[in-house]
Amino acid sequence: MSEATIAAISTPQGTGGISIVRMSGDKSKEIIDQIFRPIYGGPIDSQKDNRKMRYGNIVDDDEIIDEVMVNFMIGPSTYTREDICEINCHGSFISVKKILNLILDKGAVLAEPGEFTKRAFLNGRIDLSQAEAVLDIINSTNDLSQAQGINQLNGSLRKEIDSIRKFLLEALSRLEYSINFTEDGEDLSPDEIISYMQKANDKIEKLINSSNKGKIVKDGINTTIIGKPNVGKSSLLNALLKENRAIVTDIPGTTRDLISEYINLGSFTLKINDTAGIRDTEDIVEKIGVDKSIELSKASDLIIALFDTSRKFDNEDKKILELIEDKNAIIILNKTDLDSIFDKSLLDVNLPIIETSMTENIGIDKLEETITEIFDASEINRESILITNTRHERLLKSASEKLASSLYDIKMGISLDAVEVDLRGSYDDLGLIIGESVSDEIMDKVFKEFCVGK
Ligand SMILES: Nc1nc2c(c(=O)[nH]1)N(C=O)[C@@H](CNc1ccc(C(=O)N[C@@H](CCC(=O)O)C(=O)O)cc1)CN2
Ligand SMILES: Nc1nc2c(ncn2[C@@H]2O[C@H](COP(=O)(O)OP(=O)(O)OP(=O)(O)O)[C@@H](O)[C@H]2O)c(=O)[nH]1
Ligand SMILES: [K+]
Repeated sequence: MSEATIAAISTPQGTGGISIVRMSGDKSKEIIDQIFRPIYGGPIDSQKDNRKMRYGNIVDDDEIIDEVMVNFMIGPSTYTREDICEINCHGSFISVKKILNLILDKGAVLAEPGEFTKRAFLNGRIDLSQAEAVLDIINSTNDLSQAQGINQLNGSLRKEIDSIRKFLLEALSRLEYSINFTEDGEDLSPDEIISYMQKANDKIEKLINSSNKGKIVKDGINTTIIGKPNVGKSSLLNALLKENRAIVTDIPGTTRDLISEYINLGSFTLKINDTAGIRDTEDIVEKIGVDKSIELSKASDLIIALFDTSRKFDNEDKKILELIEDKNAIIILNKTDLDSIFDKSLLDVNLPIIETSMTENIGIDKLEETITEIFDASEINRESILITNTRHERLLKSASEKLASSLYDIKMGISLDAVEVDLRGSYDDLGLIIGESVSDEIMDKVFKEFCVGK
């Protein structure tokens, strides 16, 4: 029995120029024939009209619902590998709703979140890492996260995982030969097996190590602005936001206990953790003050530390300096428009120092440049494969542990059966990344993060 024909609105909710209602499944053709009345030419011809836009009206009996363009695509050369029909209607919330309801009346069922992409995966057009890449692209908020998504959609991660699994398979087949065809593993050439395992291990470690950079790309550079009261922290945040405020989609599944401001800087997103929740109550702010920021800054990728040059370097400034001296931090000397009584020679640390005046808008450009330079230099780029997905990271770590244990066992001459079990476990963990033998439960979890219509 074939799958139900699904339908959904694939464009954002709300008003726009054009919206797309999409169907996928065997009944697509039959349904579109019932509701589409072409203005020129005859009914849609599956072969002749394949992947061509046709112009006409969507009708309910004789009532015209909307004027549209229809694109019918015959499977299996489609996004889902099934017959697909896309109706491009006016971008009115009402038009879209009416057309969708009409399609549902004719026998389609409402698609679940991500179901089009899920079908593309289940029908073998893309692997699970590529399906996840589609979600990453949709949710991307900066140049690099979008580019990483595109690379992954084009199979960059898949190829890397395949190449690692090839090494593991070489090791496994030699091991199994020894177990099955020789007595007590005689003829076993452990050096050769170990070398394959080592090669796999190196590649896995490299991927795991990329996940910090991956997080910076995907979630933004976790940034804390720190400084004693009244140095100009809010003024700095406002200055940065003015030009660069990022549009951030609401990513499902992530709980945010902190309010964050997102700022686009060059290819990156700066995620500035905001203590907005506690900002209202002035006396609490006083009490928490620098200590709160210190706590925040511990988990930061970048600290921007502000000092007020119109006041003396004091104990609180000292505390901040101590906190940042061994961190990825930038020092800002603010209020340079006022007379300075600040002893700069006390700033005896090897960190970039930028002089600013927030009120005169001086130095903000320099700060933005410095941040971009720091992260450009850290090998975060479009070409390298970065792990941006926590599911992938967990599986790589699990594969790595099993591989380490099998490496230990084979070097110690412990039972080959135990080596084999761990080696196979490692191989299977990597398979789950690309969706091999993946359970329904995991699949549901992956696709529930999608929006309807994707
Ligand atoms: N209108 C529209 N725009 C869209 C999509 C879509 O489904 N509809 N996409 C997605 O939501 C993305 C494009 N991705 C796509 C990926 C594969 C195929 C596809 O038909 N692949 C076939 C045919 C390849 C060919 O022969 O040209 C295949 O791989 O066999 C189409 C779109 C973004 N823009
Ligand atoms: N002259 C001068 N005043 C500034 C400058 N930057 C900020 N100020 C002023 O300093 C005062 C405090 O600025 P804020 O940005 O609120 O400082 P803050 O660090 O967020 O202060 P708290 O919320 O108390 O921690 C405001 O009156 C600003 O207008 C500057 O570069 N020059
Ligand atoms: K403030």
